[in-house]
Amino acid sequence: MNELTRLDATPISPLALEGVGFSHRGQPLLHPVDLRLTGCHCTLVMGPNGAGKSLLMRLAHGLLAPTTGRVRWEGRPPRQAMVFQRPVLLRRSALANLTYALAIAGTPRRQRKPLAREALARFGLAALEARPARVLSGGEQQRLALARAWLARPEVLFLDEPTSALDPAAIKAVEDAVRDFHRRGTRIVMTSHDLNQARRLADDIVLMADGRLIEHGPSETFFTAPASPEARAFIRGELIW
Ligand SMILES: Nc1ncnc2c1ncn2[C@@H]1O[C@H](COP(=O)(O)OP(=O)(O)OP(=O)(O)O)[C@@H](O)[C@H]1O
Repeated sequence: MNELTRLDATPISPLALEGVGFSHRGQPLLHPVDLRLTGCHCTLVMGPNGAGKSLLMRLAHGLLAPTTGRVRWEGRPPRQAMVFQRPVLLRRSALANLTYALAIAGTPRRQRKPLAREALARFGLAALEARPARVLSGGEQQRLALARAWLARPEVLFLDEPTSALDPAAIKAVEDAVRDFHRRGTRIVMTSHDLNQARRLADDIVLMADGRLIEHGPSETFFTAPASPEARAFIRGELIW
């Protein structure tokens, strides 16, 4: 099987967040958000620390239940995966982390190692297959988490700050991986602080600030004709609240 074989040609269901809000002990952390993500786009969720980006991702992926509103797939719920800033890896080798995930997914035993090795090679980890996953560097762990997600053939991939702790070479490796997912037909939803990364990757941009969705639109419009004062300030590199 060609690893870049596109996923099913069936369109990925749109994801609709309808008045989705989240409160903790009565304090609103995310004010009601309406957002619709469609097609095979790469959406970058941007905004300052504490803006509510991770909350939005967890709610969209179904890891958190909203306090108000609902998260709805308009059609068949797609296969989804999520990659975190600090990946959750098992206390076993890089290879075994992948074969374990394949076992859980019901992949026949004899296919597991070849598939896992193919994924390790794709993400530049072939030489590290026997190394305990937890001693890998931050960038290597991130690539291992991406390899694990790759094997799940997600139609939608959520990435929460996957590059924020990485050096430029490791950031490039993650961005190349994101492009590979995208080329394979996966919708990408990714949080980032980095405007240059958004310019490199995004089809559309969601700007969050202070627990609110400020703006959502095509990347080109966001950068050339931002609609809100917050977006204009954010693009100029000014602090927004
Ligand atoms: N489960 C939770 N319980 C209580 N407070 C939470 C919870 N999750 C997030 N928060 C708070 O909600 C706010 C938004 O957090 P969130 O992690 O979504 O921000 P963010 O935009 O991803 O920030 P960063 O860029 O720093 O990761 C923060 O003030 C955070 O402390």
